[in-house]
Amino acid sequence: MSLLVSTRPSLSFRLNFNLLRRPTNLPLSSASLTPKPPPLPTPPLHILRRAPYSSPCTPRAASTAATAYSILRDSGAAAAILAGAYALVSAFDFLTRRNLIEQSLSRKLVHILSGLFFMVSWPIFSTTTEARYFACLVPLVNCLRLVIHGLSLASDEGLIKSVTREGKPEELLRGPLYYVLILILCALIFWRESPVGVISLAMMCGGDGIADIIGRRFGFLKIPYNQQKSWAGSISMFIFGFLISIGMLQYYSVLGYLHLDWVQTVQKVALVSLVATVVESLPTTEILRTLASE
Ligand SMILES: Nc1ccn([C@@H]2O[C@H](COP(=O)(O)OP(=O)(O)OP(=O)(O)O)[C@@H](O)[C@H]2O)c(=O)n1
Ligand SMILES: C/C(=C\CO)CCC[C@H](C)CCC[C@H](C)CCCC(C)C
Repeated sequence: MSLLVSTRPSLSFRLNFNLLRRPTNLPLSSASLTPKPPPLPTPPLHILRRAPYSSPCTPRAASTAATAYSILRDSGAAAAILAGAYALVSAFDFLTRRNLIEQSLSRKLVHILSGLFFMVSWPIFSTTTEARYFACLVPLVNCLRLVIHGLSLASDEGLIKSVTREGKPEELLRGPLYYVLILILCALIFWRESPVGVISLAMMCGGDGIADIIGRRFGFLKIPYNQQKSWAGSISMFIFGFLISIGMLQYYSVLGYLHLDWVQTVQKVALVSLVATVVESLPTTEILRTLASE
């Protein structure tokens, strides 16, 4: 005997009751007297069988629903990350205003954390091709914010205090603006599909940021060709840039976005970290200043 148990109109399961039944071919009294009852028939392997699925949706309706879901998910993710970016800058503004950390440290911590958190947040977005455009809205809104305040069209002391070196609005149009533009480019071009964007951002945010923090504190021994940079800063850039890149690649591999040969990856990331460290240590500002004055 089988019974149809229906939970939802579209899903139904056939429950086979053979297993639960006691043998009925014997009267109760004789069953108790008979030493050995006949063996039960072999139980079927599947007691729960799924009835054929019949969707009430047409393929077109299902695809519209999926698109609507992706748009909703991507807009929600962009809004949440935008709020996170605002909260991060506000938190560092709070810390600098209370003199709990120096302005230069605040700026570098925002530099390290905002890009890395932004990159870590990418898996929240859907798998559609448009997802990266939604993600780019976050640095784009911050880019507009930097331009508006950098040109002094509006004033935001908190933003200026937490991301500039000397507290001048026009500083927003240099380091911070280039930074968000690079975030936009990496998200648009490489997104979650290429290790190039992941490594570039890990070096720019993590490596370069840590070089400053360590170099300012322990950079007594300067690099021969650049008296502004130190061995301590450059060595930390190499080590942390390498470790953060590997960590981020591992994160994207575990989530299934990247499939890497780790021996080759470690070698290549070490080489990229070395090249980035050497480039960062060059006296580019001095060279550009000399060229501009000629
Ligand atoms: N390899 C490095 C890099 C930085 N620093 C220290 O960090 C400071 C800031 O260097 P830099 O990264 O060039 O940052 P900023 O000049 O603040 O400007 P930006 O972050 O916009 O590049 C330097 O003066 C230096 O004390 C260092 O010792 N060694
Ligand atoms: C100080 C900075 C660079 C100079 O070296 C960094 C400026 C950061 C921007 C003002 C804010 C950028 C926010 C990111 C686009 C998103 C961060 C999201 C995350 C979840 C916190």
